[in-house]
Amino acid sequence: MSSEQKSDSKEWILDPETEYRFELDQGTTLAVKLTRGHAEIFGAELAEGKTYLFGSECKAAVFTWQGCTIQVTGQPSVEYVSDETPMDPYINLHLAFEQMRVKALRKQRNSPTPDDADGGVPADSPRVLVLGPENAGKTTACKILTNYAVRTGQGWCPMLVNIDPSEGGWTVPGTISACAVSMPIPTSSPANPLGSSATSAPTALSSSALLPIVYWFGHAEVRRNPMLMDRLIRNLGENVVARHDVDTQSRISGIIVDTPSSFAVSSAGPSDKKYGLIKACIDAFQINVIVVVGHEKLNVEMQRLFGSTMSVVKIPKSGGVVELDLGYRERVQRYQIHNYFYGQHFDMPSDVTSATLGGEALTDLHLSPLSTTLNFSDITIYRIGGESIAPSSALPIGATRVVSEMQPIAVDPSQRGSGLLNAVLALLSPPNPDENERYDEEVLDLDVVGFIIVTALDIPNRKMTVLSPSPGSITGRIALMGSLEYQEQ
Ligand SMILES: Nc1ncnc2c1ncn2[C@@H]1O[C@H](COP(=O)(O)OP(=O)(O)OP(=O)(O)O)[C@@H](O)[C@H]1O
Repeated sequence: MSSEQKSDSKEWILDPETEYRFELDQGTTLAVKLTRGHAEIFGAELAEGKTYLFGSECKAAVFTWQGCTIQVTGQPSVEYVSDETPMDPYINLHLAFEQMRVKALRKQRNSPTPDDADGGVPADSPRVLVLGPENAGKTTACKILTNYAVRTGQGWCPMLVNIDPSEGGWTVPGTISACAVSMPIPTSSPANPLGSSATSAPTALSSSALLPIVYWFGHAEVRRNPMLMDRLIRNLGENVVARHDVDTQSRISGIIVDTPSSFAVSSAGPSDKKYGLIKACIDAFQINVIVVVGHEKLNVEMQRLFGSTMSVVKIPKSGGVVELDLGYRERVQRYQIHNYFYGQHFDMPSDVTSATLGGEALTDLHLSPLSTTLNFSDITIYRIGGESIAPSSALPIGATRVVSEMQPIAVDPSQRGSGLLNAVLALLSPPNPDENERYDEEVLDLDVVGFIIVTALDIPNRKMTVLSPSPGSITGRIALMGSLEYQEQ
């Protein structure tokens, strides 16, 4: 490997199985052009001659299997080439999943399986739960496995599931979501870690193919309401399984579930309560493979608990994974909310005249949100559980809570201190039209159709101003608030 300086542009010649890693500071952008060979970013191939732009403090790596030359323009705060990557175990894992898909497809079509090809591979689609501690590279591993699956040319469209509410997934933080992926997910900014789904963007974008199903948890940390998280995981699982019941190709493609690091921390207490949310994921998504990223003890625990019923595999953590501090995580949550409403705006480095963002034209990703004024009576707003609730497990033995963690509580916008100003609200899909089918906690089970932000409250006139991504009536909708806020700076 070598580098050659030319103005603000550098050429990097990468040997086979090495990667160029970079980290960007706030307000800087980087342009990368593949000038020779083949290269990929977290499993998504780069096209030769095309310039890719990165921003919003992106941290990523351009990896090459065969060797390549890239031209890099801009000033990353960190850049280096590493020949120590975990891509071999990652591709082996992908190949094992591919064998499972092929075998499941054969079974589906009643095709005979050659004896020698059996090798003990289950004839079942891979339904994978990825676990690990903070900054282990879980999301990156999920992205690589998903991208390799869709690149095989078999027409796979695995379901990528994001259970980490601190990460926006395809929308905003505070959510959990699932999306069938049929094209490689690009990496350009942490504002859309799993690719941008079109909010109000032109439908011609390839990202418009991403139509996630989303549930609102309302907080960035799971510990704020584990009971609610458990219920949402099961709701999401039901949706995914229901889709798989009618879509064979999607079912055989499998499921890849990204989890927050808190799942890997075993809470003290009776053993049947330990790893409760991991068990919820296993049930909800019918998991048959657990992948532990870089955590020996967790791997042993998972082997002990689940090794008899499913495969538990450990994969190494990449040396390139960046330790993300709290300040960075908070900024990324802001980028994600901003990105949902306004899209991406990056300035190109001075030497670059044209570039794409994850393969899309830059101008296509500018969105124009809409400011609307509503009467307080136009919208019904709830929050789930009390204002600041300790989990039930933290209450004295025998004590019961007055407000349940799962109880929808109506929020009165006319009351001072309602917390609505600057709150991010999730608009829910309509409740059951049949009054007899309604139940108290129905709002917990409704998925999200969009998000708005309360930008102004006029209590004397009982009106509020909200920012929404696109025109469309909000009147009559049910919305949920949580603890996420956004304010223009
Ligand atoms: N090989 C690499 N080179 C450079 N940066 C990388 C590499 N792998 C991962 N990263 C970056 O490191 C950061 C953390 O990775 P990732 O989000 O995958 O970890 P995680 O375990 O999911 O994090 P969390 O603690 O939020 O659960 C991300 O910004 C990612 O883009």
